[in-house]
Formats: sequence, C-alpha cells, structure tokens
Amino acid sequence: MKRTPEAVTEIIKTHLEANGHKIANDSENWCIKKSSLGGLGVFATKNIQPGDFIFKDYPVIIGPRSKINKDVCVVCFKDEPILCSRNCHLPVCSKECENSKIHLQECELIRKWSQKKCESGYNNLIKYITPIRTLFLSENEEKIVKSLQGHKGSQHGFEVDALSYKYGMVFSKEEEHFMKLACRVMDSNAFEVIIDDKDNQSGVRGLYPLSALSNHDCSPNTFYTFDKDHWMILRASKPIQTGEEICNTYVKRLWGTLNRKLMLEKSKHFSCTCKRCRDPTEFGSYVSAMRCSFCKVGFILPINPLDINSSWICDVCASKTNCQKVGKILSLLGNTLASFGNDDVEIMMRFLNGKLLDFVHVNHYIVLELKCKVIFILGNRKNYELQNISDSLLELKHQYCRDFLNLTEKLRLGYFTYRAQIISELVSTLKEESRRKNNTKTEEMDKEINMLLNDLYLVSQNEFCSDK
Ligand SMILES: C[S@@+](CC[C@H](N)C(=O)[O-])C[C@H]1O[C@@H](n2cnc3c(N)ncnc32)[C@H](O)[C@@H]1O
Repeated sequence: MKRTPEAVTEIIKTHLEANGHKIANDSENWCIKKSSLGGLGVFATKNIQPGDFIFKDYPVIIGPRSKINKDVCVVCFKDEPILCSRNCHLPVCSKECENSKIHLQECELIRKWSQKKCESGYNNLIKYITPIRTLFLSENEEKIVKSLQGHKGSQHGFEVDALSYKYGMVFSKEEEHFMKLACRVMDSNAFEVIIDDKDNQSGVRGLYPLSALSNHDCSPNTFYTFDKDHWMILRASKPIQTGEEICNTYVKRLWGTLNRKLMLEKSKHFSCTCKRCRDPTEFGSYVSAMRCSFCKVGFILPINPLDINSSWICDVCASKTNCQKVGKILSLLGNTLASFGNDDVEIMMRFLNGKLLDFVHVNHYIVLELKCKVIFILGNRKNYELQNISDSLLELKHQYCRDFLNLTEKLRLGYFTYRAQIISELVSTLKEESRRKNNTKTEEMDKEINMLLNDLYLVSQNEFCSDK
C-alpha cells in the first residue's frame, strides 16, 4: 500500500468503524495530510473550542509492555488475576476474560508451544505476550501496522528474540519479521493506556492509529483520556483553527526544555523545534532557569535551547556554565525529590523554601513538581486528612494550587488532565476553607467554585485520565 494521506485515512476509518464507531461525515473534525513537521499529521477541518471532542480512537494492538512490574489480567488488565485454567501460564481475572476472543487465540498457540518443558518456567510470559498478539491481526489491521512509522535500531523487537530463547517458541521467518516490525511500530507510536483512575502507570500499551499520526508539540493543543473499553478520546486543550495541525505531547508538559529534548531524542529519535523549545524562557515562565553559581543573584538559561549541548548564560553577570554541570545539578535535585517519602512533608517544605531555591528559579519545574507532591499529600494521606490539617497547611495547599495554575497558564498549556486533578484539589481546599469559616461562602467564592467545576467537567467527563 502506498503511504498517501487518502490510503491511510481509509484504513483507519475502516478500523474504527469495524470496532463500532460510526464516523458520520458531518461530525468529523479531522483529516490526515502531509505535515511540515515530518511525514503525515492530523489537521483540524473546522474551528474547535477548548474542551471540544476531536476524535475517538481504538487500539489495533493492546497489551502489557515488557517492563510491566505487576500481574494483571491479560484481557481487561485489572489487578488480582489467577492463572488461566487451560494452563497457558497467563493471568486472567474471570471466565469471561479467559474465554474472550483475544485470549483464546493466544492461549491455544502458547499451549502448543509450551508442551515442551521450559527450564526457566513461564512466570514472566506476560511481559512478552504483546508481540504474539500481532500474529492474529486482521488484514486491515496489518495494513495499519505497516503504514505507521517504526523506530530503527536493533534494540527494538528484543521481545521477539526473548520469546525464542527464554521460552523456546518457534516462529516462521515471516511471523518473526512481522512481530519485530510491530514492536518497532509500537515503540515509536504506542500510548500508555490508563486502566483505572487510581493508577497512571498501568504498564499496558496500545497502538492507537489515529493518535499515532499526531505529531508532537511541547505546548500541545490537545489532551486525551480513556474510557473503560480502552477507547482513547481526544479533546482540544485550547482553541484550534481550521487547517491547524492537531498535536499531542510525547513527554510531560511541565518538564523544562533540556529534559523534554533528552527524552524525545532518546525515546522518539527526533529533535523538537516548537515555539516553546525555541524560547529560552519558555514563554516567560522560567521553568528551566537555574541560579547562577558565579554571582548567585542572576539566573542561567541556555544560549541556544535547541542544542542540548549549548552553554547556559547568566542574565545578570553573563558568566557561562556548561551543560554537563547543569545536567549534574538537575539529576542531583531529581534524586533528592525521589528520595522523599509521603510522610516527609515537613522536610519537603523546608527543602522547597530553602536549599532548593539556591539552585533553581522559584518557577522551576522541579519546584513545581515538589509543590504538586505536597498538594496531593495534604488532604489525601493518612495523618494529613483535609479536616485535620492546620490552617497554615491548608493555606499552603491553596497557594501551591494557584502557583500551578498560574505557571501552566504562562506555559500556554490550556486544559489537560493533570491540571484537572489540581483543580479538583483546589475545589476541595476552597470548600474546606469555607467550612472552617462556618460555611460563610462569598458570592465570589461560589462563582469561582462553579467555574472550576466546569473546567473539571470539560476535561474528565467520567473517563480515565492520562498524566502527561
Ligand atoms: C508518532 S509519529 C507521528 C506521525 C508521523 N509524522 C508519521 O508520519 O507517521 C512520531 C514521529 O513523527 C515525527 N515527529 C513528530 N513530531 C515531530 C516534531 N514536532 N518535530 C519533528 N518530527 C516530529 C518524528 O519522526 C517521530 O518519531
């Protein structure tokens, strides 16, 4: 098949309709076209407002990633499964999942292979099941896999080799070739699927074909959620004009440019040159700015933010700092953050207001990450129940929520799911503040709560949220 926008559109629409999504022509908001960013991309065919639905997408392949670190049902991906009663060594959670079409096919194939005794046992087979699933795709689904970009490099597709040398499975040359191709395509395009609201790291990946064609921007104009049947729902995070490219983000929105660039180069093998990446101050937000170690007054930012090896320059004394030194400080601070336990609120706050600001700007993304950690602990963890925390901790939570909203506005991020979670924390903080004042709500406060709840509804709408 020739990789034209028309041909790719056709196979994706066939796939979505085959899975029960009626795409009425008049309600389509998107089309596939050549993109100036590279290859194909998805574009708006009408003006779209923030929060508006853009499209629904269904996975061509879905399954655990090789790094999954828990046992889940291989069909619905819920926790606490038991082993399949037919002895295929895979975990399932119910008769319904055990007898589902997706599992029956792989179950039969694995049982054929596993008649031979495998010395290392079949304990971790769940980590390698996804490539096996690609052997059961329909003709149209195979066409989709072949039409998507895949990473090059021998590290992609190691799961297929593992199936042979760990479990002694034998594949034909064509099967092996297609499974490896599918792994490369998954590595380039797959999304982490959110299975339930409590866990942002499901360890499950899905190849969503329409979303796979969405290019990346560090201030994207969309965000996505998942419904209980693993459909992905894409909505606008800000106004999108007819003809504008519909972009997603492949990395966390809050990260600074150096972090985002390193991650994109490592995992997606390209260098982003979007507006935010080109601006050293990231729209005046200073989320990457570090304290100058020479004058200790000014802040350093990369001279050329598009080059990860660029030197950084101080806005007061003009001293230059090399990027390795910046990298070392960032990784040290990252490790310190990771070392805090959920009960270390006092230590976190001391670090936030003291040592941390010797190294970074008050708007730095590491400061924001730590503030978010505190926001979620206060009011949600044992010993920090909302009704029981002190007035000053409640005030702090309130302030950190506001800091988050102000900074993400500066970054031009619009609506996204993590922001919705912070808004939800702000709403409960406002309600608790009012309760402490004998429920004396001002008209202004009522208005604000309603506005925030409206924001929240636009984003979550009863679906499961991703956290990028
Ligand atoms: C998920 S695919 C997106 C669709 C892709 N354009 C295609 O034709 O299949 C990801 C790949 O698209 C390219 N890409 C996405 N966003 C980009 C951007 N902002 N700048 C440059 N290349 C980008 C990179 O090659 C990346 O590895």
